[in-house]
Order: sequence, then C-alpha cells, then structure tokens
Amino acid sequence: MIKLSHVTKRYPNGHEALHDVSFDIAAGEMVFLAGHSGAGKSTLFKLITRIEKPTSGQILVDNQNLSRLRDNKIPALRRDIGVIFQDHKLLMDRSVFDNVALPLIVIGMPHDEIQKRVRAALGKVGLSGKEKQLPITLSGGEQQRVGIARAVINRPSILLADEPTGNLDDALSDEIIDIFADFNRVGVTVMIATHDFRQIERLGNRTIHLAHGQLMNLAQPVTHQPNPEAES
Ligand SMILES: Nc1ncnc2c1ncn2[C@@H]1O[C@H](COP(=O)(O)OP(=O)(O)OP(=O)(O)O)[C@@H](O)[C@H]1O
Repeated sequence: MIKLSHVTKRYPNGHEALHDVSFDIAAGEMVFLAGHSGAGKSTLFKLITRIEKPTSGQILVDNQNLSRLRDNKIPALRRDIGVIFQDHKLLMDRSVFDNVALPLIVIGMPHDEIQKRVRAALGKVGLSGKEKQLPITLSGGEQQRVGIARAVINRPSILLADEPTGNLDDALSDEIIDIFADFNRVGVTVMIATHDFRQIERLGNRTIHLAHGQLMNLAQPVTHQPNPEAES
C-alpha cells in the first residue's frame, strides 16, 4: 500500500531530513513510526501525501508512483489519505459540524449526503450530539476526535496520524489510539507517528524507527544501518 525504496529527502537549505529510507506497509496494516524530534517523521508524511517530493528514490502509494503522478491526480491521492495532526488544525470559529464537513463542502457534495456522513463520522469517534459546539468548548481529547472525524470523512483507505496523543494523558491517549485500531480493523491502513512508547508496547504493532533521517534496525546496536526487512 505504501512502499518507499531508497528515499532521500534534502531540503533546499541543504538539510538532509531522510537518507536512503526503504520500507513497505501492506494494505490493512497498522504501523507505528517512532523517532526523536527532528528524526524525519513529518517529512515522511509530507512525502507520502506529495506535499514534498523526494530528492531521490521511489514512493509508491496504492501502486501509484508519486514522482510520476500528474498534478491533476494529487487531489484524488489526498482524498484517499486522511491526515491527523497533533494540534488538530481545527477552525475555532466554526462548529464541529462545519469542521468535519469541510472536505465534503470543498468537493461540492449535496447537503443531505454531507449531513449523513458527518453524523456517521462523529458517531464513529464518540462525538454524537456535539455537532453544534465550537471546538473551543471541547476538551483536548474531544478536539482530537473532531480532527479524526474530519480525516475519515472522505472514507480514505490510508490514515496518517502525526503525534495524535502528544498533549493527552494516558487514558485519553489509549482512547484515541483505540479509535485508530477500530478503523484499522475494518481495513484502513494506519500509520501513527509517536514518541509514546507506552502505546507501542500496549498494541504491539510493527514499529518503524527513524533516527536522524535513517531507519534503525533495532536487532543490532544503533549504527544507522539499513533495515534488511525493508529491502524485500
Ligand atoms: N522545510 C524545511 N526546510 C529545511 N529543513 C526542514 C524543513 N522541514 C523540516 N526540516 C528539518 O528536517 C528535519 C526533520 O524534520 P521533521 O519535521 O520531519 O521531523 P519530525 O521527526 O517530524 O520531528 P517532530 O517530532 O519534532 O515533529 C529537522 O531537522 C527539521 O529541522
């Protein structure tokens, strides 16, 4: 579903954020992406969503080679990838309904269908009945759920979450990660960037470790060697 082969990303200022990264995530897998601040996690998500292009190497998402993807195909790619940010990126002066509906309004979906979809999405994240509230009146965990509802509203086959539990206590973090696990159970491919090793241990999913832009092979001492599993 997501395959990186020897991907290197150097920003225009010369900084190499990723170096020779290769891995493969199967359709329907849920994978954690661990790494220190600045390890390259957000850069990886920007490459998968074609916000950035790799300097070298190849990225396939659902068998599409992103380097060859035409500009007019990028909106469809992005509709198939729901992205959740640590800071929610919600519109604080718009209702929960409007925030979740936004991606559907943008594509001109009829109002009746939007209503149905927003209700269903809010139900899935446990926020039924909160449609009319402003995000500012919700707790941090509830705001994060609004961000998840907005990310799944287009029924994407991939969810990318960038530090989705960063500001939450343990109990709320468990609830948020469990929502991702629920989507994964119905077939959505999920990738969660996190510093939260408690969640990684709790769920036991495969974890891709990045350090200073390189994959770490944890079976060996940390010497920034390529991950042999990722080469297959
Ligand atoms: N647009 C850019 N131009 C230059 N350097 C950048 C740019 N974006 C990120 N970087 C650098 O690339 C490295 C990786 O950044 P990235 O945001 O991918 O890390 P991260 O693992 O997501 O970190 P965090 O956990 O703090 O969000 C950092 O050293 C960062 O300063």
